[in-house]
Order: sequence, then C-alpha cells, then structure tokens
Amino acid sequence: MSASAPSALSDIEIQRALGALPGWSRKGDAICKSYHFATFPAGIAFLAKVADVAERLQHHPDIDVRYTRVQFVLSTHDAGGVTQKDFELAHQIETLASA
Ligand SMILES: C[C@H](O)[C@H](O)[C@H]1CNC2=NC(N)=NC(=O)C2=N1
Repeated sequence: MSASAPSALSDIEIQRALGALPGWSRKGDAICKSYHFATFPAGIAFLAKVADVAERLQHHPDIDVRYTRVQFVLSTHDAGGVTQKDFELAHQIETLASA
C-alpha cells in the first residue's frame, strides 16, 4: 500500500455512499455500473471521457465493453477495497453520463 492510499471503507459506509449513486452496486471489493448506449461508437466516446477524468484523478476504473454496454468497476487496488476515491470517480462518471 502506498503512503497516500486512502483506507478501505466499511460495508456500512459503502452501502450508505451507494445510496447517492443510482444504478451503482457493490461487487465484492468494488463498486460497479453498466451504461447502455444506442451505438458502439457512442459507448466508446463516453469511455474516452471517463478515461480523461480517471487520468486527471489518477484513479483508474476497470472497463468492460460489450458492444453497446460499457461497465465500470471501481476499486482501490492500493487499499484492497472500496475507498472515497472510488466514490469520487463514480460521481464524476455520473456527471458525465447526465451531461
Ligand atoms: C501512484 C498512483 O496514484 C497509484 O498507483 C494509483 C493509480 N490508479 C489507481 N487506480 C485504481 N483504481 N486503484 C489504485 O490503487 C490506483 N493507484
């Protein structure tokens, strides 16, 4: 674990924070959401915007693309679980999705 890594949140803290993120759910040591798009290029354009945000935050999602479905799985590898950084990124992804 690097010195700057935030500590993993508890189950209760994760559940509470998920309450503010419709469509996001817990998946083991991560949180995730799938977004659906009308076309494959639309999904790729969205994930490129997410990549920019991730690079700015220096916090990077696992991304799974299946045609028009793009799934983001967020966890903090350094902390071995879900941290505030994952929720920060999830909120930014939601902001992009609603833009
Ligand atoms: C030094 C740098 O900030 C770290 O290696 C970052 C990079 N991006 C990361 N992304 C994610 N999802 N988890 C991490 O622990 C992580 N660590």
